[in-house]
Amino acid sequence: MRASVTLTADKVTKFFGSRAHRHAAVSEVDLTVTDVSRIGLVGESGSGKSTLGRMLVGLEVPSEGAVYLDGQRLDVLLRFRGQRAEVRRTVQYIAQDTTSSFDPRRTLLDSVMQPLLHLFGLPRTTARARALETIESLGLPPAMAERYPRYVSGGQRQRFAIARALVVEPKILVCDEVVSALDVSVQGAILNLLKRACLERGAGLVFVSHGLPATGFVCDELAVMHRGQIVERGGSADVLTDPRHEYTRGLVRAHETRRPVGAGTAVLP
Ligand SMILES: Nc1ncnc2c1ncn2[C@@H]1O[C@H](COP(=O)(O)OP(=O)(O)OP(=O)(O)O)[C@@H](O)[C@H]1O
Repeated sequence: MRASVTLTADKVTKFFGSRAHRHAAVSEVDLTVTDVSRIGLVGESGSGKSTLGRMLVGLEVPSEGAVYLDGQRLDVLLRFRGQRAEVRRTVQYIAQDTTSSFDPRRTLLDSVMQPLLHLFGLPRTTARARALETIESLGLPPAMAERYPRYVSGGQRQRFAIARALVVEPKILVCDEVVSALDVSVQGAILNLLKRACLERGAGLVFVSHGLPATGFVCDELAVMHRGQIVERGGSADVLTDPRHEYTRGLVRAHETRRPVGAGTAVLP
């Protein structure tokens, strides 16, 4: 299938800390994502996955290198209001922490409507109808959408966060640890939902996660990060069953030890 949108990280490096004591969270990483790719960024805590994910959506600006959306520099596009809206219509981001990402004074429905009002300028009635349609398509009862975020469970709130991202019909969705804080029983349902939603709506996916088997289930391709660099990249099945890099072998082994063979599919359908 031909890709219509391309998001490219070109030798991106991100330093944190003072000039004298800076360290590279991400170091010279190249990555291309399209609306037909589903890429998982995996690696242990601190390997730079979130920083790379945040650079892909412009929430962090690379210290060196740049991110390009269809050949145009993302940081430049984001400086201008009209182009910023176009970027947000094309690339959406879902964070792990849904508690802080929802405005506690708005109902969930109101929050899901916001991108339609601000990015598309739709009238409230149209935005409301479209938001409800998306909410229902994700298996959430419309009545629940009238609640405030604190009155639903973490798993339900995460579904509303997915609805808020999908309602704009983005071409690429970047998800950062979207299931890590949820019960294992809820994780499988959310992963299924995400995978199906991206396939049905023709959206590409960047899925940042610690969970190796879960990421392999959602994504066709895995990029393994270690100390700020991608040390291995390949088809999910290949990376999981025949890892090439020593670090990836260790990661796969660690998962096997944590979940005995056969129990590792607890979160999968
Ligand atoms: N805003 C920041 N200021 C300073 N250091 C940061 C900042 N954000 C990330 N770091 C550091 O950069 C490195 C990479 O962090 P990052 O969150 O990208 O890793 P990660 O692989 O996503 O980890 P986790 O899975 O725990 O979220 C870590 O050493 C982290 O402490």
